[in-house]
Amino acid sequence: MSAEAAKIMKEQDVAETDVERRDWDEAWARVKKRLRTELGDDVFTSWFARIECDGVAAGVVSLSAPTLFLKGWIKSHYSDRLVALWNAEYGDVRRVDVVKRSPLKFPAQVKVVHSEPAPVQPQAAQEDAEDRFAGSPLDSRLTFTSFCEGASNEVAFRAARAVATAPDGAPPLYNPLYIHAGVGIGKTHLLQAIAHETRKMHPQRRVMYLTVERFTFQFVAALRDKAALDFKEKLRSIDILLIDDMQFLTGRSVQQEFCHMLNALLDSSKQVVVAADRAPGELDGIDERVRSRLKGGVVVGMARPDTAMRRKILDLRLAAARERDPKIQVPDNVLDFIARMVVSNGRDLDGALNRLICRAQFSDQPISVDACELAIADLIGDREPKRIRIEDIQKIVARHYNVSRQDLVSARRTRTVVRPRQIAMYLAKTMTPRSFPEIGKRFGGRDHTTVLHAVRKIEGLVGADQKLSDEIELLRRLLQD
Ligand SMILES: Nc1ncnc2c1ncn2[C@@H]1O[C@H](COP(=O)(O)OP(=O)(O)OP(=O)(O)O)[C@@H](O)[C@H]1O
Repeated sequence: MSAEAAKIMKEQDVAETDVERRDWDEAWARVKKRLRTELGDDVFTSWFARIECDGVAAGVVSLSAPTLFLKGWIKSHYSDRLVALWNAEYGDVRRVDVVKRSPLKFPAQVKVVHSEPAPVQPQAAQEDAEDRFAGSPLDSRLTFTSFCEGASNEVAFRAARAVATAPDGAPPLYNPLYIHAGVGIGKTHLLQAIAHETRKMHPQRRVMYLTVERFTFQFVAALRDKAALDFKEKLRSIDILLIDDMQFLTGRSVQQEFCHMLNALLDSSKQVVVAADRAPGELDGIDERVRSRLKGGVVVGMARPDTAMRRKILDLRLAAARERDPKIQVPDNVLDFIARMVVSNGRDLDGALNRLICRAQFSDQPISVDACELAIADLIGDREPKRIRIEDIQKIVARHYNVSRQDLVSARRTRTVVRPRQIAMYLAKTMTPRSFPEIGKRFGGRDHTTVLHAVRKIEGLVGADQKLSDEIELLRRLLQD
């Protein structure tokens, strides 16, 4: 190859590289814009403002973060979303890698534009400028208004409210307030609701929401940067400290520091609220002094929400979604179905509803119970088929149609009773091994031909009436629950 040809090819390579770089740069700008819209300004700024894109090669996007904490957080919380957004904005992306940026590493654009590296602030100085001892980010949706109160959480809910609305100058009533519950039951929601409410009611109070993970990171970073005193001072100046995920507190020196901080705050009548997935006595590997200080406050547990409360949570979430997009529709029987079947926790409920909302946005057809079951199959979990009794059928059908069980077995022939009775007979025939005469006997001693007629009637209607078919499907599932 002539020197001239080699020169032209090299220039082309450089030009192509520049074009590629511009492409992924622009894609990254679009991905960030979408993230900002999805997450809101606060959350976006906390996590993504300092993330940079270093390039895309062979389907792998390389991002860099200024700290190990940010790197870990982005990887564990946003990997899947980033891959999806990059695919939408750029295409053919298999993976998004996040590495910790070296303090001397320059953003890609700087490398291209300057032949001499421009001076960069040391990492510690950059972080100082952004208050590196700030708390964990708050989600503006997690307020008391969006939290459902019920028998399983009312003590925790009321105590949390009392903390947020306590009058100025009054000594804390519950200190520390320790809230414990299983995964996804609403601990983080309550802690963040306290933070939002306090900021609204008492803007002068310094309130900080801090996960134990972030506490640990900040403590270790402060030691490394010889800023441990600043760190302690910052935490001790807080009026209300909300600590989440207490069960993750590990390491002797971190626990010691935590214990000093806890003592200092409690001794000066500052409010501390702690959340964990277990009671203080069950926190393994936690310094006995920390444990006993936590036990000495007010300990409240929250249990799983019951079906009615799960339904209430779904209603709240749907109402919020419909405020953003009034076209979204999820039929009542589908919401009933989710409330009955997704029993694990609030997070799975949210997940189930989000999937349906996403479908509802792209389809004009209201979703059926069947389609819903398919969409959320992984959230339902496996169940053994249950042995169904005719009494159970009568109970569930009566409740669903708002008649009494007595009505179903009575001689009454009003329309409001006849159709539910026929449905109950149909379910008895298709869901139990009972014969027509046996079913007739359980329905007030009716003749077997009456049962036969009812079963045929419903069979005929189900094919033509989608609403009835959905109702029957729902009843079946309620019975199998
Ligand atoms: N009672 C409730 N009312 C409204 N939403 C709820 C309720 N309980 C849980 N949620 C919702 O369920 C989801 C999970 O709740 P949250 O993150 O607070 O759980 P958690 O107990 O902190 O779980 P983890 O132990 O995994 O951190 C959130 O979206 C939350 O809003």
